[in-house]
Amino acid sequence: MGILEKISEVEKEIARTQKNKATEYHLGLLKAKLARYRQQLLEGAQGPKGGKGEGFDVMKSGDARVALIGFPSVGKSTLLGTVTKTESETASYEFTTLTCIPGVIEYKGANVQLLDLPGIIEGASQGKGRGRQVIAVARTADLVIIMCDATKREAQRRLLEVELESVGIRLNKMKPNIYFKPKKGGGIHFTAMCALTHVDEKLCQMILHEYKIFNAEVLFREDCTADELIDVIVGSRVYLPCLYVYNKIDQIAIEEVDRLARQPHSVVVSCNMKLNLDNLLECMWEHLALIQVYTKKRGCPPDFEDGLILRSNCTVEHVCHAIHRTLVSHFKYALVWGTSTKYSPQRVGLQHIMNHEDVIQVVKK
Ligand SMILES: Nc1nc2c(ncn2[C@@H]2O[C@H](COP(=O)(O)OP(=O)(O)OP(=O)(O)O)[C@@H](O)[C@H]2O)c(=O)[nH]1
Ligand SMILES: [K+]
Ligand SMILES: [Mg+2]
Repeated sequence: MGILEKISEVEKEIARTQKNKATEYHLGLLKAKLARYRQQLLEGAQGPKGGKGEGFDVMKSGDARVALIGFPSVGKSTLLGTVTKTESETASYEFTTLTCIPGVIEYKGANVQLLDLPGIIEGASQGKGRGRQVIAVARTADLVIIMCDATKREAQRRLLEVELESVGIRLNKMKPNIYFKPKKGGGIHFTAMCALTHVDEKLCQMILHEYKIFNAEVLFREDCTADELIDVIVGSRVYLPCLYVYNKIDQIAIEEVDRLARQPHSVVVSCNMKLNLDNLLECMWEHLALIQVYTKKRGCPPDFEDGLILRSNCTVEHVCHAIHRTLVSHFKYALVWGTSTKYSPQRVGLQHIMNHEDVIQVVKK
């Protein structure tokens, strides 16, 4: 039996199985099986035959990478042509774009690489169209934009989410707080720091056995589900922020625009009419969680022209690396002005966490 058949069989069995206390273990086991098969399918796709796909191996550049994912003809290429200097062919027919086209958005001093991609369809994760290549690119992004056509039915959004989820991409989710370490012996050691309502020791053990793991330490630091436990065991999951962009609002009623705009992580735009694109860029910036930090030399004013672009929650150590790779070894202390400190300036060490628009002066040994 082929792997796709196996997957569909397990999926059918899950659908057939009633969800209740008595079937909890059985369902948990089926889910683990499903995740394992999907993993095999993906690994197969990365082999020499499946390949990365011609036209998809675009170099990473700039401070962050954003991938445009959507059904055909939702306006992905139109967006690229509008917010970057790069042109990507646009047309009213489906699958106009066949490769990965990179453009650059300059925003708040950052260079953000925006990737226009072919449209994907249901079944993309199993190799329909160029789905697998598109999804492989999405995995390398710092932010996924799911672009929807506001005039089309809402189900499109959920279908895309399912495709991405089925290949291990987790959108707008935190990594489950479970400590998991396979061991050489000693059996399964299971502990929890809180009350668990989804998983108990027995279910955890059964799921681990499904992965042929018989010795491990598992510590639940929060009330995770069986799916989250499986994510931790499988490991190769990526947790990405996601922004939902509804395009073509020039074609729908204002009440509908208002409703879509109020959904979480959502922005409404019209690429053709250039409506609300500034807001899209601002939301993109927020979801990327980038900050700008200014450096200053002793006795000189800060360099507000050429800030450093960093991730939010970055430390002084990250700043040092961004300035020069050997700076940390000469580091004595730093002076920081801004919202991250109580006093301005304040003397801080390498572990101090920086805020957006802080100014820093590094003092060397
Ligand atoms: N009404 C309206 N049409 C738009 C808007 N943006 C794009 N379009 C139209 O939608 C069609 C598809 O646009 P593309 O940019 O080619 O779409 P795509 O998502 O790149 O399509 P594929 O590459 O085929 O997946 C074109 O005819 C565009 O002119 C918009 O804001 N409003
Ligand atoms: K198109
Ligand atoms: Mg296109």
